[in-house]
Amino acid sequence: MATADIGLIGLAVMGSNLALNIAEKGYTVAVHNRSPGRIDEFVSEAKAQGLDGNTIPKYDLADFVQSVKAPRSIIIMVKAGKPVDDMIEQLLPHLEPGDAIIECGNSLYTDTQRRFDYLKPKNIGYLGVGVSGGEEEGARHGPSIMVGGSKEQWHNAEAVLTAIAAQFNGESCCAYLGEGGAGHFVKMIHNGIEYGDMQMIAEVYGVMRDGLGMTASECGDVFKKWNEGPLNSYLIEITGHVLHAVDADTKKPLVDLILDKAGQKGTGVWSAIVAQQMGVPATAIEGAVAARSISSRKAERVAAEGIYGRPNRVRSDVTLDDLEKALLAGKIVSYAQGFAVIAKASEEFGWSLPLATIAKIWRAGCIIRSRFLDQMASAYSKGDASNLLIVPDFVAIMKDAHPSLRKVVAGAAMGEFPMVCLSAALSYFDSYRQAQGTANLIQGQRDFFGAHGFEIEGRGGDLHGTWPSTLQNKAAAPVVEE
Ligand SMILES: NC(=O)C1=CN([C@@H]2O[C@H](COP(=O)(O)OP(=O)(O)OC[C@H]3O[C@@H](n4cnc5c(N)ncnc54)[C@H](OP(=O)(O)O)[C@@H]3O)[C@@H](O)[C@H]2O)C=CC1
Ligand SMILES: O=C(CO)[C@H](O)[C@H](O)COP(=O)(O)O
Repeated sequence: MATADIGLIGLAVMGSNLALNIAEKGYTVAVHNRSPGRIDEFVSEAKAQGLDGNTIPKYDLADFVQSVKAPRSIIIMVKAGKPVDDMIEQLLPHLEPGDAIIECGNSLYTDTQRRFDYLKPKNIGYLGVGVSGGEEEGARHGPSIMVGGSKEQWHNAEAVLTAIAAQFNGESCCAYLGEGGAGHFVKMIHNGIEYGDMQMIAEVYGVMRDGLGMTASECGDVFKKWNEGPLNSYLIEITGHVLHAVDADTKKPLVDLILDKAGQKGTGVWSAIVAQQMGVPATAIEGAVAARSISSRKAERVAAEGIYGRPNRVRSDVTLDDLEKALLAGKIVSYAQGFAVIAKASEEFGWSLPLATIAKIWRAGCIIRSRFLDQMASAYSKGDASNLLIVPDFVAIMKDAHPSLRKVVAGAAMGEFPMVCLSAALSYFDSYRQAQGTANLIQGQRDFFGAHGFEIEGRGGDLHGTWPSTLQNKAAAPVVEE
């Protein structure tokens, strides 16, 4: 007999915690996993947490589907990529028109759009849902949930998804954002912004450690203090904890033992590619992705240091106040870029993405949750904001903070500290806020070699220059060996 309010397949960390969260909110959840061992583990955990009464473990997929009330809402939380397609194919013979698959992994939004288009003619709803917040605090106790896809079937699952999401001032951090791949697009950019936040924090930590000569624990104290100010956020808070952690074997700061090679699973790269494809500069995300890639090339870096010598890290004259303000300014630029990418995608794909709602559902539950997002939500709620950098509240913060960002980036350049992300943010700001740039010269060059045309104010566009036809440098002069 069908008694479950919702079904969930995929009982690894995220799926099992989401299922427990659903059960705790009073809904009955049927669960299934490819390997039966994980179902056994889930059963024990649900029992230990006193939630077994609201869970229905099913070892057979057909039984699992039959145990969910129609029209069915079936969450799949498996590894992104081919496993999702495989799972859809396995589920299809058991589903009925009107049922919905709710895919909650970190899927590429174009895959989600493709799956949505594939299932629509079969009258099977498809929701591509971004879930952020990590396994324990997020999935188990309230993630931020970014929903996209079939609106009709969203209403069938709305009560459950709204109930399990994080709350901010009594508002659920779950919202329907748009058709097709909209939810996964927004989650992808969330992760891109997450990359930028993390990289900028790491760059500032580099100055503290190597420029100010601070120990890990001293750095941790600073992040703890910053978490009480305008930078208050989950990532600043956990940075403090990471820096204070001590290795049990050696009693040394754990962070000093961790290899400086960052992993990445793809969402940052996808964000940077999409931004470039849409012609929206997202230099902070691009910088953060590039910095992770450089970090992973440890052997090459070791060899290069052998050639150039150790960086001459002169003691920095930046203050901790400068570093705090630099982080704040970099963060504003990074969020301005991320939201500009979302705004452009909304226009390009006809999604009508609600920017204020997105800022609101990121205020709690997700990895980039912060006090700052509440300010952003208010700014976007007041109306159209084409770029956060020209929203009055943020203009005031930037005016106060950009001199510190400048000082930190300049000091980093002279002190031989890499600052891929913060310097990218500063350059973007300096490019964006200048009325007169230097692309006039690029247009002249383009017209010279390719007759691509240029514009002169008052004279219109597609104009051409009269350029010399004979050049000395027709070909690079050959190198003559003596
Ligand atoms: N971990 C995190 O903090 C976050 C993860 N996510 C995303 O959530 C999703 C789940 O993440 P996570 O819980 O870490 O689990 P994993 O990404 O490690 O995936 C493991 C799960 O996928 C199942 N699976 C793998 N291949 C197949 C297949 N071909 N057919 C059926 N099932 C398959 C596994 O089943 P089996 O037990 O049989 O191997 C297991 O249940 C991913 O897309 C991830 O990117 C999103 C936000 C945060
Ligand atoms: O989605 C997430 C958080 O929002 C996941 O934790 C994701 O794995 C983070 O990305 P990466 O592994 O590339 O750092």
